[in-house]
Amino acid sequence: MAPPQENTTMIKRKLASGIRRRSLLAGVAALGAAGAVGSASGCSRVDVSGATGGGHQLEDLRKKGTVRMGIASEPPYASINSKGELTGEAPAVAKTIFRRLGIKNFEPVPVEFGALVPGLHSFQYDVIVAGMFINKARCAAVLFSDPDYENKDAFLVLKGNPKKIHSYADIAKGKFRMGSGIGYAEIDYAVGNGVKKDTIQTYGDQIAGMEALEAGRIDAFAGTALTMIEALKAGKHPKVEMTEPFTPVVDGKPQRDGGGYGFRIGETNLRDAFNRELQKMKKSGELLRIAKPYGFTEEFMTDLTAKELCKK
Ligand SMILES: CC1=N[C@H](C(=O)O)[C@@H](O)CN1
Repeated sequence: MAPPQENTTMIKRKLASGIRRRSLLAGVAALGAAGAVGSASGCSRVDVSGATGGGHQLEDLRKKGTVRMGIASEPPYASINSKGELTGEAPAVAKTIFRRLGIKNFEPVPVEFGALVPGLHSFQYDVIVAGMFINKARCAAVLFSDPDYENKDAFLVLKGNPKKIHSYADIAKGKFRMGSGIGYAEIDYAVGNGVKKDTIQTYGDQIAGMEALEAGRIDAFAGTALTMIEALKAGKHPKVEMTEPFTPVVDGKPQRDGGGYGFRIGETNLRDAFNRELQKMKKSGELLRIAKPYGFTEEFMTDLTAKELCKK
């Protein structure tokens, strides 16, 4: 009997499995870099074109009806609240968009921040929903949406800021002990300012960072300003305060940081559909309305794009 003619579905399936293989290869490379050194970038040496023919994940997710969201425990971006529910600005925005794309159910998959990229590539979840900054190194392993916010950095320090720390350069100059989260971009900013990487202590989250500060193990804990505001809200670390938010500077260049949603390389259909909805929400002001209850004000809204951030 003659072999059946290839119909459109069969061709689509072939293309899809090719893209899956490429995604997986990208993931393995990402795992190597991020897993080995807990790198802030979490990736390297992968084809960054992203133009691999569209992907099939949007179709698959619509059939399944559920999106699994990779989150790190970091209010106000994404976390699990005391009732065990998924909360935060990033899930609120992502849920709105996915509903409009025809997907109604959501499952959080909490991991450490430094494990977000490897977890995406090992298919533990479908999308990174953690306010992750978009930068050149990460774009080698992750297909980012446009950013939905921009933010400055800040330090948690002991009350009164006894070491007078206001920038990464201050940390380098004073040879102070810095802490940050595992895989945080702030580690690269510190290193870019001359802080020795092996002197930076990494912690699972900002709560652990505050414990380290109060115990005198570090002099400052670096992260986003919004993270620090939220961390202090609980009022459980009375010896800790935050510094004035600042724009990090590396090699004389101010680093404007924008965070977005991370998809697997090759899933351009899904990313583009997500972006289209995000852009509508930016234009209509809906994005700010959704983000406001989580502490994001007008100044956090951004005109940065993933394309430009992927170059930095
Ligand atoms: C929202 C967030 N952004 C930074 C980053 O992307 O590395 C880190 O500060 C971790 N959390």
